[in-house]
Amino acid sequence: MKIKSVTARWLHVPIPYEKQHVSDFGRVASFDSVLVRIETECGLIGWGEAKEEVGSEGNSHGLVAIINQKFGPGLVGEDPRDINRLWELMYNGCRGHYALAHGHVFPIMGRRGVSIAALSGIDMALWDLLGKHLDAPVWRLLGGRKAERMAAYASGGWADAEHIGEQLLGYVARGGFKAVKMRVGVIDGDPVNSARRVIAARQALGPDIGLACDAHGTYTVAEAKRFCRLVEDCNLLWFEEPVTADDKRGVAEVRAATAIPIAAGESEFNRFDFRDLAELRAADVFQPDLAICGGISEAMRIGAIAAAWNIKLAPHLWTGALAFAAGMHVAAASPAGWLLEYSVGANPLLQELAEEQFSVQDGLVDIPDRPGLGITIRQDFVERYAIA
Ligand SMILES: O=C(O)[C@@H](O)[C@H](O)[C@H](O)CO
Ligand SMILES: [Mg+2]
Repeated sequence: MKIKSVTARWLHVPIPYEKQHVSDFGRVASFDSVLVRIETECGLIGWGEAKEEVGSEGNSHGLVAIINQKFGPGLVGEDPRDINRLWELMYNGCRGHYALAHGHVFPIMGRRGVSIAALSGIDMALWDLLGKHLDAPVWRLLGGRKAERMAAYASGGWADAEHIGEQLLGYVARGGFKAVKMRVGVIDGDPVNSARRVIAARQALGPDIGLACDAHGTYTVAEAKRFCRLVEDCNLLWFEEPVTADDKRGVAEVRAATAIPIAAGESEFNRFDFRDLAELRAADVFQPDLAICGGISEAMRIGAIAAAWNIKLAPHLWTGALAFAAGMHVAAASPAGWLLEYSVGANPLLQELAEEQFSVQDGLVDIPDRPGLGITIRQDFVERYAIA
């Protein structure tokens, strides 16, 4: 089996004004992602997703160029079933061939940033392709799923103190979610304001719904500690990215100062970043983003680190349908797999790109039995929104 083509396209999907919400970085006017399509000479097609930004929106020209002009041409003619070998070639760059032949590596190219996002989308498409070729869902290729359905939490919570309870209860009513996540930090100023919103949220939800808070790395260490003290009676499920991801020691310092579990990882890139988080005792929950962290292959390794360090795996799924499915397959198969993120803001790439829906009932999402990632891409949607 040989790869005939690898193509990436940037989908830019505008969100109608009345459906837009004000997120961490302002009003979300579009959802952007890069779709990777790998076709074999025999006509099999695999799909993957890569992201240039951790949030909803983002110019993706750079990512498209890396896939179409750098990785893609290098993969033509290769056997797409050799996922481990192709992963190493992309990660280790042009010296990868030499490195593999000589038994050691020169990690110079695909390690972090946009390069590993490109690698992630390609890796995902390779797994999808392999699943279709073998007529098996990806979770089966990973050793089988632990259950037929997985718990998800509703991810949203941008409202002010007066409306946050109502907003979060709305999510619970809609999908039967047993856990919800709200944003704190950049959207509401200092820790005192954040705490006011969190306390209001807890009061409205009652004691039985899990409540997580996401600061998106916006606090200083001192602010994060202060926030933890102010909400220590709120029984938080976790406090996410308290300080910038570049200050892992800072995250560890926050964790050491509180009993609230700390979540991190959506801004990290590969197993080494997660190893550092584990060794520093910085996190209780790992949140790799499958469209950023090195794809399904690397997320399984990150899951193994989580399992060895008594850390839970709750992938960051602020993504389109492909990366959502990829995260679900990994979480379903990984020993540390725990909880899925389900974005409740308007997200056409999650809700409209695929023919299938990820419906939530009683807070649970069905893990598909269909081959590969289990996603049928709507070609009309791609043609309508592809801008590169
Ligand atoms: O954990 C999450 O889902 C967030 O960090 C989102 O990536 C962010 O709010 C998008 O702007
Ligand atoms: Mg987050």
